[in-house]
Amino acid sequence: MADSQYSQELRVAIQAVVEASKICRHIQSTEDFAELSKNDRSPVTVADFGSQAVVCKAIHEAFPEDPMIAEEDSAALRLPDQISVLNRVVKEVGKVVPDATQEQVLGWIDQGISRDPAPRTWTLDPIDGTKGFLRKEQYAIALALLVDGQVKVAALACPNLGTIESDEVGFLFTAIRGEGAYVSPLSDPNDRTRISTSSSIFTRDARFCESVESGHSDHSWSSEIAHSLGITRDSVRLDSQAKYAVVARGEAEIYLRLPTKPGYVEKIWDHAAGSLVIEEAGGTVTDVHGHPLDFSRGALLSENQGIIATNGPLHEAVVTAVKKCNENG
Ligand SMILES: Nc1ncnc2c1ncn2[C@@H]1O[C@H](COP(=O)(O)O)[C@@H](OP(=O)(O)O)[C@H]1O
Ligand SMILES: [Mg+2]
Ligand SMILES: [Mg+2]
Ligand SMILES: [Mg+2]
Repeated sequence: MADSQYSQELRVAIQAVVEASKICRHIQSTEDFAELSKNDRSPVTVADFGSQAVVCKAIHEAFPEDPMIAEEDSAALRLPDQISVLNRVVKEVGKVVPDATQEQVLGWIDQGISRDPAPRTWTLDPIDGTKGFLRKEQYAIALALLVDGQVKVAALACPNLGTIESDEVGFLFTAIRGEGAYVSPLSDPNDRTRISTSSSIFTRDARFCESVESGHSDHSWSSEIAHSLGITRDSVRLDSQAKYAVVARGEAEIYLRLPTKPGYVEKIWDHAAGSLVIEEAGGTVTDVHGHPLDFSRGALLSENQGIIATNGPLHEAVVTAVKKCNENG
């Protein structure tokens, strides 16, 4: 791996998400997710907590000064009636951190509760696509380093993502700003191959992907946009930032995330890692208005609405189509 300004950060990030993937895979194989429901009624599982604990621990040990903005916190696990879930999290974390105690695990999870903007900060989605994880479909462990509001380093593990050519499942996507995007098998992170977005310039041939969940991205609006671009094939629906990965490695040209309700604000951990991977693969990421994503505001992408990610050459055409369909609708 080239020795760049951020090579140590990337090395630590890779090791952390690979360990987290092991926990997630093991929990998925047991079919017992100990699912809880958060205040916004979204699901969280033993795997989300376990993943956050091991990643926060690794980042905090290597970079003790850096704050971490991660999705989960330990509040639910500290409730007396959730002791069995907490015990399970400790047991699962113990498989990669032997002898981890309850208090340690809770403390590692809560290293991720920072919310303020800082000159240098990490952001983590311990399981992006929890609903995909519960369905045993796609999910991702997404870790990124932000410096002065810009994503500089990304490690995106997609444990259930396959390829068209082989039976292999489980890939790791990495990027350092200015140094390209790479894919490796999750089983061998050092075996890196550079990736690039598709060079297609014809909108009608574009393959586009979107969320499985219609509550996360408006499916009828996206089909209107696809129609206006002359696209005839159906969208590919997959959970999590695996969508960014699929565009980054040239298997689709467009990822649309279209707001389903006014007032929903995207979270930085849902986009930081994926957006750098696409950009370093040659693609473009903006919000639905064509504005760049502003990662400098803390946990929220408060200046942005929705997401348009493309291979690059098609970006302007897609932004124009989204604007037109918005005006008409
Ligand atoms: N109304 C909404 N609009 C857009 N995204 C939403 C949403 N409600 C939840 N989400 C986010 O959608 C993410 C999953 O995205 P996708 O649909 O692409 O798999 C969730 O991440 P988590 O699964 O990490 O909670 C959550 O943050
Ligand atoms: Mg969630
Ligand atoms: Mg998420
Ligand atoms: Mg999550």
